[in-house]
Amino acid sequence: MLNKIKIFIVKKFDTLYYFYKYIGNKIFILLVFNFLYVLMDGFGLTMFIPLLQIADGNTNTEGANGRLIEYTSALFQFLHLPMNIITMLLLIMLLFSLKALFTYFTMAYQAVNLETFVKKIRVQNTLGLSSLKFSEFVSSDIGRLQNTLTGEANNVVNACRSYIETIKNAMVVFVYLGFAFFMDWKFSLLVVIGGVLSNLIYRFFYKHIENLSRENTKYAHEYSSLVIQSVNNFKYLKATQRNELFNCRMLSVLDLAIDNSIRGGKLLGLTTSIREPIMILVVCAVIGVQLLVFKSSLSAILIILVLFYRAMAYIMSLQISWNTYLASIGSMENMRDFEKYLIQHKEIDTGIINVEKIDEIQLSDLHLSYGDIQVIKGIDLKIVKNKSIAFIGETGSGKTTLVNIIAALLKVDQGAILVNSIPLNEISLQSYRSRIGYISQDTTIFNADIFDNVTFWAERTAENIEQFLNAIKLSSIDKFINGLPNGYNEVLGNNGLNLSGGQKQRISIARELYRDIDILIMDEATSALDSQTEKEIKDSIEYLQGKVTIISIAHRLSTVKNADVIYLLEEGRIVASGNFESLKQKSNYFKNLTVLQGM
Ligand SMILES: Nc1ncnc2c1ncn2[C@@H]1O[C@H](COP(=O)(O)OP(=O)(O)OP(=O)(O)O)[C@@H](O)[C@H]1O
Repeated sequence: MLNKIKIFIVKKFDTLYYFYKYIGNKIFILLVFNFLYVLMDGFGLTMFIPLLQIADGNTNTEGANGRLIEYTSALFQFLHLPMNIITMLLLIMLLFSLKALFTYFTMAYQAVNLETFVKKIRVQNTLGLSSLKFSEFVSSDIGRLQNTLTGEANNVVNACRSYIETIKNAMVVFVYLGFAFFMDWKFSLLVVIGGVLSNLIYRFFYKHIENLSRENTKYAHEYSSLVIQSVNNFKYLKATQRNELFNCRMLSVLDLAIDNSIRGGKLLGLTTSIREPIMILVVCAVIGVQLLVFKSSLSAILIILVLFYRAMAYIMSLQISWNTYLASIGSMENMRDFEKYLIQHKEIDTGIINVEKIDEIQLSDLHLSYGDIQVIKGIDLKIVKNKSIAFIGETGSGKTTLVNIIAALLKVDQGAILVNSIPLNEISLQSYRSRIGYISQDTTIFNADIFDNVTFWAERTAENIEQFLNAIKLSSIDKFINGLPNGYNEVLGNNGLNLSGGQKQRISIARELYRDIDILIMDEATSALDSQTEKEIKDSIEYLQGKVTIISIAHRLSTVKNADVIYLLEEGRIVASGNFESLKQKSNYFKNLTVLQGM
């Protein structure tokens, strides 16, 4: 039984618990402020009854109003104050001034806490995303990631605001019920009946609003994904005039999203507009019951009706705030799922040993599958400090996968990886990766100037500038940069669209050379280069040879001609290895490749 109650509470209040996890006890302080504000409101308004009675000279202590006079005079006696019109007016003013004070505190405290809440969500998601496993990231929905990290966080905070508002409204109703109970139990019963009836009507809308909200979030993800794709593939879409077709796709999702929002808006309009007629209906019914069934006089029930009207108004506000909360429920569910997803697929850094330098990496019998497809099938090799190795092989032979394993982005299913004779899983991934430079197939350019792109926003001290100049010289991009109107202060907007493929790659190389690294991984680093630039890069790599360990994947053979060992991969296996000349002897495939590339 106890367990059942516990499950019930957790289930019913799991949303409150979710907000509590972020806001902590402050959420209860907020609710207490709200309660005080509500209390002052109810108290202040109720005080009008004895005031009117005193003004009227009617101090009859019979019935509900009489009881209230009794309690109020007891209060005045306790305060050692005379009970007259002036003191009553002062008390009412004091109560409403306190209400104003609590209103301010509630709103200010809420603003501070909700902003902190949104910040916490954003920080947690950003950190969660950077700790997401690479293998999970590559198959994730980019639109969902982007939308959840940006717009959805605000929706969740709005949901929290509506949730608190709902609790506040529930408190008001509760307080009014309390006052009503003291004054007239019939009155409190009528309030309850009014509330239940209006709830029955509103329940009908709740399900629709919830579903619309879920769909809204889904469309927002889809739209976000299409926007990202249109930005990333801008050049292709423009050059091929496919942007019209793609825009149609975006528009169709946008239309669905807008349709959905309009339906939501109409429903909200409907629930808001029927609020008053329902209230008036219930109030009229209550007047009818009081006058015709209980035979009360209108003057006797007038003030009760004022209280009743107010209580009903808050019951309606409760429905509206709950509706508004439900309108964000899709975002709430999405955020909670996303948080679980980030935790479930968090990369666990089990290693505790920090590597200061990577001297040697030994791979033994590595195997890796993507689902049922085996991509790496028993790889053995040794990477020795300051040597250069290169992987070549047909497309899909597993070169990038193997390099990603070496960069500790992917975990193998079987086999051992030893770094300086220590198992990789005992080494802190952070320390390992900070020793690695990676130049991927799709070069990485940030929306910043060249200096920041290369140095990763380092301070512009004389020492850093010198290191920067050295890096751009080594990657043969110095002449290009010096020729720009703003030199290295030139901003590279839009993922470097204003740069050539070769220039982007050389900036990427400079970025890695600027860092203090032991291993430089180059995934097809020379694929986008013209012959002149290719030669320059080849010279840079040759310059780097013997200074850092180079692991490259190349389709052009010129850059790997001087590699210490070239590994030829075929369907996830190393089928031949050796230096350029010896591999020519060992492999016909390689020999043909050299002929094709005129080497
Ligand atoms: N995340 C993934 N999920 C499923 N299969 C994948 C994934 N990444 C790669 N593959 C598959 O694994 C195989 C090896 O891919 P990989 O990218 O390592 O090849 P590659 O030799 O680098 O090819 P290329 O020269 O074309 O870049 C391919 O058949 C590819 O389709």
